[in-house]
Amino acid sequence: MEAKPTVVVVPAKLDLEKEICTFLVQLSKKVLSTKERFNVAFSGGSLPSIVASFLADREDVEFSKWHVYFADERCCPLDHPDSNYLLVKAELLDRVKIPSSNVHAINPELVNDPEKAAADYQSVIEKELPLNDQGIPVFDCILLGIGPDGHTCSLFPNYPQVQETKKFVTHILDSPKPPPSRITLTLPVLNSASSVVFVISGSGKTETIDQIFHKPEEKKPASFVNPGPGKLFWLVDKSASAHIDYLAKPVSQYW
Ligand SMILES: O=C(O)[C@H](O)[C@@H](O)[C@H](O)[C@H](O)COP(=O)(O)O
Repeated sequence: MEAKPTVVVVPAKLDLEKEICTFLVQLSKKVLSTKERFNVAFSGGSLPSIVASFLADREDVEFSKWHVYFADERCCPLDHPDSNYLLVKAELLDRVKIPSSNVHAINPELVNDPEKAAADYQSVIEKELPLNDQGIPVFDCILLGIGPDGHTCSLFPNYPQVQETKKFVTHILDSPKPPPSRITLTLPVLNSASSVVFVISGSGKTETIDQIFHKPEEKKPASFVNPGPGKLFWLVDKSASAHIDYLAKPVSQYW
């Protein structure tokens, strides 16, 4: 991978939950010391539960100024068990005071037309987020997981969505991970964020991490996420870290 990420390895999943909490508490304070809002995007899978575990109990976070977005979303009603919104709601939104108007979910009326749903979500992020000098929306933080095949968001290996250079949000109709219809942020947006954090737990991710860091020929989508120096973080627990342990430095050096 081109990026020089900050790699933090912690002993166990519990420590990962504590570290991502500390990271977000600090980052949100820093952002809110100069701006009116903290714009953060969540992906699905195991991430929301890891992120919310300690964060939801923190009383020193200005959640009223958080704006929550979805790095990818399954095209289904918002109360469907597949919905990433529902997952983030259950893990975090139901437990902290983020105004509902600050939660930017997919338009539930468009879930049967993923292309339109993606275009609509693009217009949401273009309206809500600051744009950089290339007109690309800039998130303060994007929280990502990886799949065993090296996908991140809903950018799957060898799928055309990985090549997208113009759209900020695109759709997929044949995702290899069910459900098949989804929308996803694209690499231009991931790579324009002020910070991107991969939060990874478990031995099932060890080989995938090796491919992402050391085998560019594998072209794993997560290996193309590179927002630039100082902006990419990998928080990994010991069981997932075999191939990047050597990159890790003590946590206290970062936050
Ligand atoms: O909606 C989704 O399917 C996710 O956003 C997806 O990209 C997820 O983050 C990874 O597949 C990792 O999932 P796990 O953390 O559950 O392995």
